[in-house]
Amino acid sequence: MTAPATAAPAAATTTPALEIRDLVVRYGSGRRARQAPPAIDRVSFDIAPGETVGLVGESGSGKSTIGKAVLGLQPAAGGTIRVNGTDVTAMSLKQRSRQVADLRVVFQDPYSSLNPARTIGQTLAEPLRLMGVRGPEAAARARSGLESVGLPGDAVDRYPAQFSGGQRQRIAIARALVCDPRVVVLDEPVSALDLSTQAQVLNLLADLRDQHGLAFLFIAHDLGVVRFLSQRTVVLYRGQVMETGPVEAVSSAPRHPYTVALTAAAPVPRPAEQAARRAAREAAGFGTAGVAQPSATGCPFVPRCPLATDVCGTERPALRLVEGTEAACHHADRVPAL
Ligand SMILES: Nc1ncnc2c1ncn2[C@@H]1O[C@H](COP(=O)(O)OP(=O)(O)OP(=O)(O)O)[C@@H](O)[C@H]1O
Repeated sequence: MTAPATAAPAAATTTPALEIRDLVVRYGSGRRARQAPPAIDRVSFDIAPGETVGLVGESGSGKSTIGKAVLGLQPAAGGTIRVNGTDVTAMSLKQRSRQVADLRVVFQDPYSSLNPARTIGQTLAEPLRLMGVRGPEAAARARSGLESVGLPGDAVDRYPAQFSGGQRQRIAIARALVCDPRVVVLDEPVSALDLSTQAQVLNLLADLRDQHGLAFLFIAHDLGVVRFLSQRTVVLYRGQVMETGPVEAVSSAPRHPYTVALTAAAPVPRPAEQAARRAAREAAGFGTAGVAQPSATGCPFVPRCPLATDVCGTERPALRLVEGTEAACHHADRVPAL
């Protein structure tokens, strides 16, 4: 897969399309839930207009939880979320969808995300209705939304069952874009599609982003897919950011042992490269699935972390490599040499 032309991210002074600061998310309630490590633990990053940030990490690292918190599906226990400068942290899902038409989502499964009993026109009209757009204007916007994703406008009269998986995902993208949002959360939007359809949908997303200056929070398992669409990557592990940076740098020359392991765990078709990656993964102290193995000394989650010995050994990794900083450690107060 070759990388598409990417939109130039806006200058650093522009208000971020999405700004996440020190986000904390917990599941459950009561004392036990409060004492457990949060699912998301002080995560911060921005997405500029026209930029795609890929959120990667192994299963359970917290990618979807960040998406849910941004959308208002899961409340934040701490920190702030701003969309186009508006603080949405305390807004309910309903408030968010009414007041922040700027924010939309495309889910993984185009088979379950579209209501089979509704025509495509009704499906596209729903978010417009919440914004107060009805009648002929809503109908015209639904048709042009379908055309913008390469489907005929008269598809408005048909039902989801009459479309293939790739076409359904195009409809889901049209539904997200019909309100003219600034930020779109893409939660594994191509992982349910076959390879050639994946490429078509990724190309479509890249074109739409570049035409409309959209900001994408792109949640994905597949690092190749992330590389294709994203300008920057945020690497998550156990709810914390391990490393951030330009996608090429993080993919080709990862600095954090966890990113090395995650990259090395991705399957490649060339046996020699696969073997080299396996060696790198093992040298970094990780197991076959890219998951850290507990080690007898130092941090159990980042076994080769140079900061870990003697000072860490706790439940969370010690070394965090975040853009703009050298080495930040959440145990910094306990590491005099930092
Ligand atoms: N509804 C829930 N109730 C309790 N815990 C949850 C719930 N949803 C997720 N979690 C926990 O929160 C953590 C992060 O889960 P999340 O689904 O965000 O990870 P993920 O990186 O998106 O994983 P995957 O790639 O498998 O979808 C995990 O420990 C998970 O068990």
